[in-house]
Parts: sequence; C-alpha cells; structure tokens
Amino acid sequence: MYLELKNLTVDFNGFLAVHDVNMGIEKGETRVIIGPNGAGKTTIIDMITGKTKPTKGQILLNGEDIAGKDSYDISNSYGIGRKFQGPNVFDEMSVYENLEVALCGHTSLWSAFTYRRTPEIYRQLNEILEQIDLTEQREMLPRFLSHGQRQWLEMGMILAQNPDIITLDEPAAGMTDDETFKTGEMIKSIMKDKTVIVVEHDMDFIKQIAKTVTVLNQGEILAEGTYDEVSHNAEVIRVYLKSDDEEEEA
Ligand SMILES: Nc1ncnc2c1ncn2[C@@H]1O[C@H](COP(=O)(O)OP(=O)(O)OP(=O)(O)O)[C@@H](O)[C@H]1O
Repeated sequence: MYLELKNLTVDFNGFLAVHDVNMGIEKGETRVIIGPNGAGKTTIIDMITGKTKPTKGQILLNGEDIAGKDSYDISNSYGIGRKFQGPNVFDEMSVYENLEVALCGHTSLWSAFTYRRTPEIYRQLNEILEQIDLTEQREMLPRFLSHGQRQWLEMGMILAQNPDIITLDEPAAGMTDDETFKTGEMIKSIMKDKTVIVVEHDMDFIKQIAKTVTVLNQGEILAEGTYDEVSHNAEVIRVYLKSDDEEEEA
C-alpha cells in the first residue's frame, strides 16, 4: 500500500476528532472523503500534511511513518502538496508570476538572484496555463479572475510544485455547476498521474471523480466503497445524505 493510515487518532483536550482511522490509498488513486460537518475530514488532511500531530497511530508512506513530521518537511521531502479551502495566491503578482514562483520556489537569496527564465521553464509554465485553462488570463492579477479561475490557478500552483500526493479541501466550494464540472475534469486529466485525496460535499462532483469514497462520521469510518456502494448504504443515507437533503429543503 502506498499511503496507509493506521489507527490514526487525534485527541483535542479529551475530544476525539479522529478516532482509530484505518485507510489505505493506492498510488495514482483519487480518494474522496465525505461526511457530515465536524466528522474529522479536514483534521485527517491536517495530519497527513503535518499541520496537526496525531495523538496516536501511523501515517505510512511507502512504509515509512511520517506521522508528526512538520509540514515543511512533508511538503518538501515527502512530496505531499495541499490546496486549502480558501484562495492562497499572491495578489500583486500576475497569474503567470504566481505559477512561476510555485515552479521555481526560491529557497535562498542566491537562488533568487541567479534565477533565469530558461526555455524549459517557459515550456512548463505554458503547459500548466493550458491545463488550467488560464492562457488568456496569464497577465491578469488574480483579483480579476472568477472564483473558479482563482481555484484553478491554485491547482496549477500545486501542480507546478510537482508533488506525488495532492490533497484538496473542498476544491469545488462556491463554484457554479459548470465550474464544478470543469474542476472535476481537470482533476481527472491533469492529476491522473498523482495520488489525490479530496474532501468534498458535492455528490455529483464526487461521482464524477471518485473511484473509492471513504465516509467519516464523528471521527470514525462509517463506510468505504465505490460511489454507488456508499450512496446506497443505508447508514450513510441516514447520517449524511438524508440530512443534507433535509438541510437543502429547509
Ligand atoms: N485545533 C482544534 N482544537 C479543538 N477542536 C478541533 C480542532 N480542530 C478541529 N476541531 C474539532 O474537530 C472536529 C472535526 O473537525 P474537522 O474540521 O476535521 O471536520 P470536517 O469533517 O472537516 O468538517 P467540515 O465539513 O465542517 O469542514 C470538529 O468538531 C472541530 O470543531
């Protein structure tokens, strides 16, 4: 197994936000984690990406336990990238420059000083611009982009960093139906060689992208299976899907 969570647990002052979670994710898989508000979905991503240290359990990446390592190490040495819920771009830089910073990420003054745009850098940046459909917007500042386009820029910035594993926390939140569909197609095409872990609520979007869906409830795994399996599971309908519909109707 490529990425394996074993008895993963976090205790926030006596509250078990994640409790004995076991999950195995294959290399190249797109895994979606769903569940009601407060189920522990983001906390699991926080632990995988080093933001939160587990109280107990292991996070095995190719058999090596990375639980408790800091987020810088996890992103730089272990190739795990993260897209947060809200936009996370440099407002004063163009779309192109944002991607360039992500691609070339200067770790020292010297590397920034000696940096030159090479043909290979141009090629890679243009390829990413095409993949996220922002070629025409390349000189624009992010604030002039639509909400969806800003999210795609961030997906491009993560791609530019070339991680092996990409975690996306509600990538379609606030998007129109068309933008949501386009985001799903992007994940399927440009991230097809990556291992992708997505936290989402939009069931159509989940159906579009997921091979396996893990359902969390109150910090524990309630069900796991294909979209069809979990969406027909009586317990999942009771604790999650039904209450979702009722909220929408209310
Ligand atoms: N640092 C923290 N200290 C204390 N409690 C926390 C902390 N972080 C999260 N929690 C609690 O842990 C539970 C799980 O939170 P989490 O954000 O992982 O849920 P979620 O499934 O991602 O929910 P949502 O769909 O609303 O984003 C919640 O009850 C939350 O209030």
